[in-house]
Amino acid sequence: MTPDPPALRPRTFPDRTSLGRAAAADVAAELRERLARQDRVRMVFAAAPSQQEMLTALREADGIDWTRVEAFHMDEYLDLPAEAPQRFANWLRSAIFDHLPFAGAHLIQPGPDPERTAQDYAAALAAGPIDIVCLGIGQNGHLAFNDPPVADLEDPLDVKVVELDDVCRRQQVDDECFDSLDDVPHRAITLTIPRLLAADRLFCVVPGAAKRDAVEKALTEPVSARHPATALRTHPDVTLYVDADSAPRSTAAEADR
Ligand SMILES: O=C(O)[C@H](O)[C@@H](O)[C@H](O)[C@H](O)COP(=O)(O)O
Repeated sequence: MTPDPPALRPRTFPDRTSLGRAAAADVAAELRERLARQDRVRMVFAAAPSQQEMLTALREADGIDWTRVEAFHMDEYLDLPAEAPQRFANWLRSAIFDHLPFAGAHLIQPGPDPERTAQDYAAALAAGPIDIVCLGIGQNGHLAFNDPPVADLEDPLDVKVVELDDVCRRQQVDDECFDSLDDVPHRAITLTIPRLLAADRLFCVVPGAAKRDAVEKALTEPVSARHPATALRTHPDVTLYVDADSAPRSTAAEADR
């Protein structure tokens, strides 16, 4: 008897550019298909360097009526000035939101009461189903800002305020988003894992050698908050895009193209 294929099977590409292009082609195809049968598509974007090539290619995709696409993002720092380029809303505006005529780009704009901001964003998300999530995986295995080991795979909340762990904060320095660890905020607002996994379809884009260990664990460790990305294996429709650098050694030989 043939064993069941793994629930989360990586598609492997030679480099991050070909990975980004392939992921964007798949996201674009999904958007076209949904827009042919739905009035609106609602999607969530990650704001992260790992997503850059995919977003750049998606901006060029043909035949998508962006005026019927509503965009959300999955997390935002607290305690940064509104104009800080590191704010995810600002990063996404320059990477994609300002380039396309979205029906609406719903930005997380933290006010004086972050709990209230989280509740308001949860309400905006809940106005309809989420069709598509484009996300990455952190070096520490996080999804959005759900860091191990406190991430709650059965979180009753949709959006919440979290403390960021030091591995997560260090990743932001390694990614050259901040000059030093002291500059990285300690708090953020994030969509929870159940909220992310409530989407119909997830595209998980994870290039780079720094992610090889996180990808390997996502595929092989028991599903638990110790490595939140393992939760992707509980969803029926996630595609994981890796490159030669992030591919687990066991799968690198199965390159897609
Ligand atoms: O992007 C976000 O909105 C999330 O906070 C985060 O989950 C991110 O997708 C990963 O940490 C990958 O990030 P890098 O691209 O920086 O490696």
